[in-house]
Amino acid sequence: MKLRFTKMHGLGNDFVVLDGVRQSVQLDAELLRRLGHRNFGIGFDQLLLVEPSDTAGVDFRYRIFNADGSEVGQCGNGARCFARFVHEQGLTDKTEIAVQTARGVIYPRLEQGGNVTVDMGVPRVAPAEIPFVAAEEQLNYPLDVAGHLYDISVVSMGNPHAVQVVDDVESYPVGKLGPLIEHHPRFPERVNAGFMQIVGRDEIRLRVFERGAGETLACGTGACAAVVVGIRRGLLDPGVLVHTHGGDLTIRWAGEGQPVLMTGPTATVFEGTIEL
Ligand SMILES: N[C@H](CCC[C@H](N)C(=O)O)C(=O)O
Repeated sequence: MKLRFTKMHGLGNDFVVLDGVRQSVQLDAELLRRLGHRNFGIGFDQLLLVEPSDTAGVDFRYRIFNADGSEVGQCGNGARCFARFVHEQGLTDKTEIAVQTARGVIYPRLEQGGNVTVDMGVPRVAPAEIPFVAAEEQLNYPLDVAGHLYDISVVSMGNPHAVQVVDDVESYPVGKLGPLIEHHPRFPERVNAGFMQIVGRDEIRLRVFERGAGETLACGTGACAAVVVGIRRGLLDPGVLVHTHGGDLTIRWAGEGQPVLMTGPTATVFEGTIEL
């Protein structure tokens, strides 16, 4: 079976995007891992599957799979690439699109100059919604990792994030601590581990060790989660420039009960077909 695909990225967080509207796509975890392999496959952090919507008022559905084959509820950089993809492929001529994800409908908007702004929905902080094992909801939690206590906060953007503030994100042992947090027993569905350095009340540096993919050059939902944590802790203002290794995102959040807005670039790298 031949499968057409498009290789894209959002700030270096890279995706294989499949049109599941005009071609029939059957995926399983083993095929996903094979396609995602950097040497034996195409290679990606996540695979995005675009499908028709079966909900009135919603234009598409888009499913998200990590390189380890796990299906997840949300992907911020992927949402921007999804919006560019459906436009470039002629699947829609809308510039504001309603798309169903596993964890709710989000609204990417294509802007002049190539940027995409996405209403990423309202962040959730109740432990049960992350999910995270805790006696009660707190602004931050001491997390015992290999005998050391780390001060984390937890946020779901439709996917789970554990965020901590560090003095110097570049020298921080993200590669060592990331997997220990990702697989920590208090996160029954694992977790994305975010490490943010406060540069100013409107600027942070961020590294994210992603669940199911490892450290990526950028993480859209991770940037949303980090800004929510910083604002809730009184460290950040409602509009924040987020520096990632792959480039910059702008995140805005007006506070409790409000949606998080993410703005950033997208890129289409190449198209191809693969024989399965
Ligand atoms: N690794 C994430 C999914 C991809 C999120 C990230 N690539 C983004 O841009 O938000 C998870 O397992 O929840």
